[in-house]
Amino acid sequence: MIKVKVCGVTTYENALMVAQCGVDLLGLNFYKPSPRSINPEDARYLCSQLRAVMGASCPVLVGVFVNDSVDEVAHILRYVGLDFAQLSGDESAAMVAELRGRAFKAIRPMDESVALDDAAYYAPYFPQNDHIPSLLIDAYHPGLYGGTGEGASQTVAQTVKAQVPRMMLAGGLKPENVGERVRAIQPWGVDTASGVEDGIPGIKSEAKVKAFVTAAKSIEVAGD
Ligand SMILES: O=C(O)c1ccccc1N[C@@H]1O[C@H](COP(=O)(O)O)[C@@H](O)[C@H]1O
Repeated sequence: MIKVKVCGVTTYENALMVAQCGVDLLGLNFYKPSPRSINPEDARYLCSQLRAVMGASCPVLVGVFVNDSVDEVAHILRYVGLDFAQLSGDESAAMVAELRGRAFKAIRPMDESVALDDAAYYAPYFPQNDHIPSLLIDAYHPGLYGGTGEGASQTVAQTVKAQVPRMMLAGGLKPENVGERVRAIQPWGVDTASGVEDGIPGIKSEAKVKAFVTAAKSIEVAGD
């Protein structure tokens, strides 16, 4: 069944609600300019409480980073108690390699040709762990690294999907459109940040998260 990631939770209570809606991966954002950013101390508390309460059903906990160094990412992963890192900036393939299977890359290709180049460039360092995507594809934006609410091109996503074992689709996904996007693109997983909020970045709506999970998981994906 398709994997669902909800990204950019900022409080323990809201994260617990999202986790109890049945998401597979939960994202915490460490990019300070993001309206969904969380500081490492609050994130550490959130993760330890969530693991204590959820036990084995705790979602995979992912930190989102933009252009931090390997040392900074590795330190935050350890200090906060995260499982994996999502690299949403301009990080090199060498940086993904240095994180030794603990990181996956998010790309925002402008067109099909850039998408194919990006997929080939990162392919040697795709993580092998099947709890996380090999690669995440988000909408192109000239000035922002994510959380824009804009959709990724369907053709670009389909092109990347054909090259990648586990592609996670992001960008403008919400309860109203996720089913149709899953049916058309057949990704391994879907990710949403702004699409399950009620206008307050970093605080997710229970009704929207539930509707998103139900809509995404009700579509049959090839290989299920
Ligand atoms: O959510 C953010 O603010 C953000 C900022 C910088 C990098 C990544 C960010 N979030 C990622 O953006 C995509 C899609 O967001 P949306 O659903 O279109 O709002 C998602 O991958 C988040 O992980």
